[in-house]
Amino acid sequence: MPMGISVAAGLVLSPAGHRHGRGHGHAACRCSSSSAGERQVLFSRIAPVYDHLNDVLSLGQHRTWKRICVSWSRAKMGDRVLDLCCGSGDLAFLLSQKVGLDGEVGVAEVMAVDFSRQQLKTAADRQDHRWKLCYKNIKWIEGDALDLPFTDCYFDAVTVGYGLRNVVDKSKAMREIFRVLKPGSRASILDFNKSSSFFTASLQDWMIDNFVVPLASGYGLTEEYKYLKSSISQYLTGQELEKLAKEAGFSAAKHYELAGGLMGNLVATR
Ligand SMILES: C/C(=C\Cc1cc(O)c2ccccc2c1O)CCC[C@H](C)CCC[C@H](C)CCCC(C)C
Ligand SMILES: C[S@@+](CC[C@H](N)C(=O)[O-])C[C@H]1O[C@@H](n2cnc3c(N)ncnc32)[C@H](O)[C@@H]1O
Repeated sequence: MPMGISVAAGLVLSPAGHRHGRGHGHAACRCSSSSAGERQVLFSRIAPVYDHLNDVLSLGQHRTWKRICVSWSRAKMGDRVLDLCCGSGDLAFLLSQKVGLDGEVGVAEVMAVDFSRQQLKTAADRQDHRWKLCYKNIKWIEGDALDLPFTDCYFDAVTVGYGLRNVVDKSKAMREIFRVLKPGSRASILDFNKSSSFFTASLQDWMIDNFVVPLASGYGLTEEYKYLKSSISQYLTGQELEKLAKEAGFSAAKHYELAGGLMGNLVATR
């Protein structure tokens, strides 16, 4: 059972509406965004244009990468699943179709957790405008990846899309994912690949400098998108992610490169 959460206007909020750091909603991050509070502000600021920019920047390819991530989680009909750092909900909507509607088989529930209320608001609005019945099985939960409001061994699968890189304490987040997964179940974690290839890393940097940041600047989000480059350089390589997962207790962990090495997906089995 999820612990200590209450429902408010379609969103499930954490007990104290918990927020990181000092203040929020103003003072956009003007640095490489080191604290959790600054990152929370950043993701709330980009929420209104996040989906649109993802489509434009990736030429729609992010949808394919997300489908792969969900497929590799092995979520199936009747499962209870978690989409961590759900943002505006792309992976949660895909998971929802995999697990079906409550009552068909098993529990069939998607818990979608994020610490940005603005991102969750976008996700809930998108849910309202979608017609598939299964989307009713998604619960949007305001919560922290470092302190998940669920009991041990609660989920049949966990997905994380472009989330782990943005979490301040990646080891703790991985241990939380391990804790809430049932034995034998999988976490599928999609993100930018921190490539060991000089060519791929340079191409990634070039794209961010010459394509991503200039486009985001048109929306007044220069610093927010500059953060992408520093967050990738501070992230973990595929090998390091496999090690992190094993240290968290996972019995198997394998990282796969996608999109010619620009993206990566870690599959970890508890
Ligand atoms: C999915 C994308 C971005 C997600 C994203 C993640 C973050 O952590 C952020 C943090 C702060 C601000 C924004 C974000 C954020 O948007 C879009 C990724 C686009 C890539 C930069 C470029 C993709 C390259 C190609 C067009 C794809 C070509 C594929 C081909 C197979 C080579
Ligand atoms: C780049 S977005 C990814 C959103 C979505 N998963 C997708 O693939 O489009 C990263 C998300 O992680 C969330 N996030 C970052 N750190 C978090 C944390 N410690 N706890 C919960 N959410 C977090 C942000 O609020 C943001 O919505």
